[in-house]
Amino acid sequence: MADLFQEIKEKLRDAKLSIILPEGNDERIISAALKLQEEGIIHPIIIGKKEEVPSALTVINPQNYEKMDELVAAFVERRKGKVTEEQAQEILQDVNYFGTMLVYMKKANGLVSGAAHTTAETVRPALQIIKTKPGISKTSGAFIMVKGETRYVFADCAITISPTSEDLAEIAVESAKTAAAFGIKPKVAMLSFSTKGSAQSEETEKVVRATELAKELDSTILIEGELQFDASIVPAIAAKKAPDAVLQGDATVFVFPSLEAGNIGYKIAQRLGEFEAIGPILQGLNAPVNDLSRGCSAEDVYKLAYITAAQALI
Ligand SMILES: CC(C)(COP(=O)(O)OP(=O)(O)OC[C@H]1O[C@@H](n2cnc3c(N)ncnc32)[C@H](O)[C@@H]1OP(=O)(O)O)[C@@H](O)C(=O)NCCC(=O)NCCS
Ligand SMILES: CC(=O)OP(=O)(O)O
Repeated sequence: MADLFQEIKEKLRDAKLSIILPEGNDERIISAALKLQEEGIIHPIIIGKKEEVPSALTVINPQNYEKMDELVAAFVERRKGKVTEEQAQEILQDVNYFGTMLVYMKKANGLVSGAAHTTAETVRPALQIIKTKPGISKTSGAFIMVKGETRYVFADCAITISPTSEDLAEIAVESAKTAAAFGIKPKVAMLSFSTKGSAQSEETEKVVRATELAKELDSTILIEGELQFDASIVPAIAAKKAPDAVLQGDATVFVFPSLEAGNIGYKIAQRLGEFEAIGPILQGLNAPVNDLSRGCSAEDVYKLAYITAAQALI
């Protein structure tokens, strides 16, 4: 399998896309931006103070941005009835709101933040300004998990705290699309603590129903549920626990039944299983805005910037 990032770079080479990095005061961000700038495939734009950022980088400072009036007016319009002009002026001094508005106004193609901000601080501006695509009710956060040639998608690891069956069905369909977009054949496992009725409870029924709803949303989707993780990934265990299942230990997309399970699960695979965790990639938004874990490295920032730019081409 070709290297994921080589594939992405080839696609982006002539696209001339720019990505906003609002956390100009974080050294991991600066280090990633310098590497991106040097490669010259995507153009990083830092939000911060010119005098505090290496001169090789493009910097925009909300405190002296010449088109702030235009941004304020567009923000008041987008948040009609929810913010006044005075409030907008103050809110847009926040680097995440400011950067997200630059994406909304098409002054850049995407945004990556979250190295120094919580997920809520990073994604709330996107939920309020960029919003979900028509037909998508909620965004969700997927990780591409990579180890050698192995690639999986895990979701939702970032956004929906207590998903309903409807939410899980949408997460399954969106995660299958994310997998396909990044060269992974989607085979979706709807995870639970039960395999095909081995336990019965409100929680397991929620996943069974979600599996049915996902098939209604997309009749072409290759999906199985409810499954325990071992039955979704180990063929011998699938043969024992779920011999009639359409997936036989070959799942590639894992949909977790709650944010607790998803967020803990991806971090275990990353920290004990030595998988590289790329994301969270926000699914279903009108333009790509992606979060980082505060535990990220400069390399993680660099890679998520490429993933974000690639999403802008989808
Ligand atoms: C994502 C999160 C911050 C949203 O919470 P919130 O801002 O309090 O949400 P609210 O209900 O106040 O909604 C704010 C706006 O976002 C929208 N929104 C909320 N959740 C959304 C979702 N999943 N998808 C799309 N829009 C959403 C609302 O419709 C609302 O829009 P409006 O102001 O235009 O009406 C919250 O769900 C959260 O904290 N999730 C967990 C994040 C986390 O810590 N993850 C672990 C680390 S990755
Ligand atoms: C994705 C995630 O868990 O983010 P953080 O580690 O910043 O909470």
